[in-house]
Amino acid sequence: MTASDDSFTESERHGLYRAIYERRDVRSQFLPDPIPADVLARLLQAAHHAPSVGFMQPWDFIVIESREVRASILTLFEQANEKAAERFTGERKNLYKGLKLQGILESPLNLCITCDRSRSGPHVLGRDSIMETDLFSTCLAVQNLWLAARAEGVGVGWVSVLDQTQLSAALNLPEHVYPVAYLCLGYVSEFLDQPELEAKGWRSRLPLSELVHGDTWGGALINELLEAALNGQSGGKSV
Ligand SMILES: Cc1cc2c(cc1C)N(C[C@H](O)[C@H](O)[C@H](O)COP(=O)(O)O)c1[nH]c(=O)[nH]c(=O)c1N2
Repeated sequence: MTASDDSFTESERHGLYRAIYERRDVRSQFLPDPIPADVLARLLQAAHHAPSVGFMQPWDFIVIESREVRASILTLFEQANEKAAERFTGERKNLYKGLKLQGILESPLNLCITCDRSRSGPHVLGRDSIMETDLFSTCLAVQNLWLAARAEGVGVGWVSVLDQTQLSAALNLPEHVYPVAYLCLGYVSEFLDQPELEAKGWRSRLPLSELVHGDTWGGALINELLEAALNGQSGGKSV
């Protein structure tokens, strides 16, 4: 391996992987303490430095502090969640109903990250073939913020059990702006060491070795060293 002057140090590398592996979706552990403005500004800067198709930067950030607005979003969640529960039956339905899937009022701050699909005009470099790349770009902004938040000790929870049209109306979004991520943010009592859905028995992490294909879909891996390395990692947490 060649090292350039701007290589990460061992501890910087460790810090980055730590943020990746210890990031959690938070719903139940929020503390009411406000997030200081400088911390929030750093999180928004991290999001704003995400890659984007054609450097489109299609995101906007709606900082929602008003309890009234948050309460109206919680009502939308409750309506959508009731419908969602109906899609399951028996034990699974009971398990679903026992899950906590939002922290809209417990968290001190909500943030909606949107995608302005018309930003920089109709022809965006790199987007003509795959129109959804502006939405993908916005998801990368979400992930940047999520990882930076973990490093700041701030928990983030993504709430998508929401009717998109009603959410857009509640936030007064223009027609061409899509609400990609509705997030709850706040300091936490703890970061769980596994996804809450896994801890509650909803679903487990899949073995990575089953998800890596060789050459084409379903193809066996020819690179035996890679296969051995993948099989040797428990839980994927080797840094
Ligand atoms: C696009 C999208 C949408 C949602 C989520 C995530 C993403 C990426 N997640 C969080 C999700 O359940 C969580 O990421 C996984 O369970 C894995 O857990 P960790 O994020 O690793 O803690 C999520 N969680 C929740 O409680 N309510 C929700 O509506 C959603 N919606």
